[in-house]
Amino acid sequence: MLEPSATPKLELRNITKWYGPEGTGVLAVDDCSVSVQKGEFVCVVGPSGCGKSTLMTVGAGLEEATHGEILIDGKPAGKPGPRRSVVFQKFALFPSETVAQNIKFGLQMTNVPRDEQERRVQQQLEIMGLTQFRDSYPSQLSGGMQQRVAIARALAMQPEILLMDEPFGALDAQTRTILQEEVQRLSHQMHYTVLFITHSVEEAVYLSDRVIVMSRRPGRIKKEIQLPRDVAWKRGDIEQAAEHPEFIEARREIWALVREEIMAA
Ligand SMILES: Nc1ncnc2c1ncn2[C@@H]1O[C@H](COP(=O)(O)OP(=O)(O)OP(=O)(O)O)[C@@H](O)[C@H]1O
Repeated sequence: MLEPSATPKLELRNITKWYGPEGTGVLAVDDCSVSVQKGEFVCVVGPSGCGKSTLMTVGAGLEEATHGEILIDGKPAGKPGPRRSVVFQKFALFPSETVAQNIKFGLQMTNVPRDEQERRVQQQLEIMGLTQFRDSYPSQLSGGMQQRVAIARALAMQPEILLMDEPFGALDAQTRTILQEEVQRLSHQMHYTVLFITHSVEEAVYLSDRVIVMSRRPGRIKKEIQLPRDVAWKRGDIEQAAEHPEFIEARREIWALVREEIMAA
C-alpha cells in the first residue's frame, strides 16, 4: 500500500527549465514539483508544448534543470543510471542488434553478471511475448513489437523508477490498447514506480493512481487528481473501464481542465 506521507521514491522539486538564456530564452517549465511514491503510477497530462517531455527528461537526468532538484529517496539523484529507466515514444532500438541483444544492452553496460543477463533477457522475452522474436532485428518487427522490446529493455534493468514519455504515442489504436492493458497488468502485479507522460486523458485515467494536469506553456502544475486504486475497472480491459461511472467522471474532470488550457492558448 502507498504511504502518502513517506519520502517519495522520486521527487522533482521546484523545477524550472529555460531553453537558451534565462529570461530571454524559452521558459518551458516554471516551478513544477512532482513526487511519485514507491509503487505509485503517476501520469502527467497537458496541452501540446506545455513542457511534459521537458519535465520527463529533467526527471530522468538527461537534461539539467535551470532551477530545482531531482531527488530519489530524498537524496540528490545525480547522473542517469540504472535506478531510472526511460521509455520514449520513438523506440530507439539499435537496428543492427537482435531483440535479445537490444534487451541485454543496459545489462552489459552496468556489468550485470553474464548468467544473470541471460536470465533477465529470457524473463523479459517471456513477459513481453517476444520469445519467438529473440533473434529478429528491429526492422523485422511491427511498431508495437518494437515498443515491446523497448519496454523489455527498460524493465530488464529492474529500475527503481520507470519514466515513460508517450510510449504508445506512435502506435496504431489497437496495438496501443493491447499495450496499455499489459502495462496496467504488469504495474499492478509488480508495483512499479512510474512517471508516465501522455496526451491521452483516457490513457492517464486508465493507467494511473494519480493524474497531474499541467497548464499551457510555461508549464505549471494546474491540478492533481487522485484516482481510486483498488477498483475492479483498473484490472479489467480498457473498454470495460470506459463504461464505469467513476472512470467517466474522472475523464470528464481531467479533460475539462486540459481543454481550459488549450482554449486559453
Ligand atoms: N531543445 C529545445 N530548445 C528550445 N526549445 C525547446 C527545446 N525542447 C523543447 N522546447 C520548447 O519547450 C516547450 C515545451 O516542450 P516539451 O516538448 O517539453 O512539451 P510537451 O508538453 O512534451 O509537448 P508535446 O505534448 O507536443 O510533446 C515547447 O515550447 C518547445 O518548443
